[in-house]
Amino acid sequence: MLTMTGVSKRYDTGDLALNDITLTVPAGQVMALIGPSGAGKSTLIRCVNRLIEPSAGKVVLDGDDITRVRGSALRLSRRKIGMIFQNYALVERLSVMENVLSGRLAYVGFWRSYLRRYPRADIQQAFHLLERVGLESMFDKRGDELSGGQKQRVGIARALMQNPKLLLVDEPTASLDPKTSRQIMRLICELCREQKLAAIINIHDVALAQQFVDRVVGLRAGSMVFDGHPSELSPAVLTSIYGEEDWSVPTDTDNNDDDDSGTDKLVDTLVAGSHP
Ligand SMILES: Nc1ncnc2c1ncn2[C@@H]1O[C@H](COP(=O)(O)OP(=O)(O)OP(=O)(O)O)[C@@H](O)[C@H]1O
Repeated sequence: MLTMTGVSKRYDTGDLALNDITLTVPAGQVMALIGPSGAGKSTLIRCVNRLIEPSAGKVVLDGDDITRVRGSALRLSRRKIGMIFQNYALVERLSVMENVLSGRLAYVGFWRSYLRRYPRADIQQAFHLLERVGLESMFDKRGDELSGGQKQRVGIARALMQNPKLLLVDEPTASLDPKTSRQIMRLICELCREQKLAAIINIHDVALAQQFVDRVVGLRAGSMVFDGHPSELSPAVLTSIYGEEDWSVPTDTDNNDDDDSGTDKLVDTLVAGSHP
């Protein structure tokens, strides 16, 4: 479980990027973080793992006060946080298997990892995860031989190799087509529920978030202006987060998923505020 209490961030430039954020994400809950560009979403995610130092407040994960630890204690706390990135952050010249195993780096140490001497149990876990994300037949392909969706599946498996308590997910679908985006969101959410992981997903695609997550937090100018179930995302709420807009006008987003729905349905869902 993750708890943020009174977290604020003021950059050296004087910008107040986060203003007194208090929230708890229980184990197994997938929370989407939405808000306009510059609202503070990336800053919030990076304050959780201290890639950015909060100016005030406290972040506690699984009993560890992350805001107080440093050095090796901070590294131990960070092992509990898996990250999934928009640009996948794979080592392209390494194989799928090696990329997944690199999720154990914080456990096995640099040299063992460099020499690719992973314990047998780690290799078994990596195979199991590759099977779970649907890439078992690609274990020996190079990172640069994969499609965007396949790369993101490797990124997910690598994050899970850490045996994390929390996943921080930064725009996981921003570079993917609509169908692959849905598959990736579905996979992340299913895995979080299966493994009882808390997750924060920074995402711009509100309709996509609404379809898969348990909870949505809306940021505007660094402050939390919404915290609720996806079904509560009414046009009025969207306006409070993003500002004035005619939310009934469909976007031109292409949607070619084969299992159900299309853009119209997503827009209808948003406008009606219902959760499928
Ligand atoms: N390193 C920095 N130094 C100074 N100000 C920063 C820095 N990084 C971000 N900011 C400011 O903090 C605010 C929040 O930025 P942040 O990147 O967290 O927003 P965001 O919601 O993630 O935006 P986007 O959706 O465009 O990625 C913005 O006003 C931004 O200009």
